Amino acid sequence: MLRLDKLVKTYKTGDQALKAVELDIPNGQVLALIGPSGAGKSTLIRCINRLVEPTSGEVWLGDTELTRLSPSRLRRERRRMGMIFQEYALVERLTVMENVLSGRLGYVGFWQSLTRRFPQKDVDEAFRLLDRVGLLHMADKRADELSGGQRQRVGICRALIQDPAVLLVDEPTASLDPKTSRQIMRLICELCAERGLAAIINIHDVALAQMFVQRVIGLRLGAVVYDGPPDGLTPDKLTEIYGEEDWEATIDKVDDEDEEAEAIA
Ligand SMILES: Nc1ncnc2c1ncn2[C@@H]1O[C@H](COP(=O)(O)OP(=O)(O)OP(=O)(O)O)[C@@H](O)[C@H]1O
Repeated sequence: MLRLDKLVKTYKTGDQALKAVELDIPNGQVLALIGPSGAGKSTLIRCINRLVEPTSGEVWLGDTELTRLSPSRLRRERRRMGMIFQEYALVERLTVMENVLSGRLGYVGFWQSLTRRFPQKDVDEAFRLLDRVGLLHMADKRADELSGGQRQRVGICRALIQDPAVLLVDEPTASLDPKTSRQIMRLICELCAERGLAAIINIHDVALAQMFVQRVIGLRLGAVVYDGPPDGLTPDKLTEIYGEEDWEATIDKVDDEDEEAEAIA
């Protein structure tokens, strides 16, 4: 349902960030996008909702070719793509509730958006989402009073209240400690499963990706060099994606986590 066809991005500087990337992501599939710094992960995510304009190629969301849309149609279609950011991108002086409701700004009229008056059904849904992520009791707190993990939960609610068809997630755990990172990844994956939502998660932590997703895409120098299940990421494959490194430690870490999880279960 999300399809990238020969997607190319060459920046004005001449940097070829994406080289004819082909990708099909069915409804409900959560995939991790991994690769070394500069591989093109952020560019790929941003070319999907055209925060970065692709140089050539096509992006399809269902039956709509996003790469052809006029600015006004694009604004409407962007509502179907929820985005979650590394630095949360909350408005610090607004409350948790106001930040969540800002995910509906694309749906309400101009005057409503200026006065931030939202329909009751939006407010009800915001409460439901905050309850789901364990933040109901914080609805009236200001965003700048929250921890990193709590902020990211608000960011997740803001993306979900858009009622998106796909989630674009850019390094959601890069600013969080390891335990909170696992909680946030688990939450994103559970919510996607509950809602049949597709997601692309740009993530640096390979072990974390392996713990939670069904499919991993490895990017190197703007090209897909791995597309498969997390357990297919052998040391050789990781070397192909990232270059030389001792990968046994990373893979062992995943095995340990699995055993730990089994022991708890
Ligand atoms: N605005 C820009 N102008 C010019 N070149 C850019 C721009 N943004 C990214 N690039 C280049 O495009 C390539 C891919 O960058 P991108 O940020 O997409 O990689 P990434 O995999 O997300 O890296 P990181 O993991 O470090 O965030 C790099 O060579 C980068 O220097």
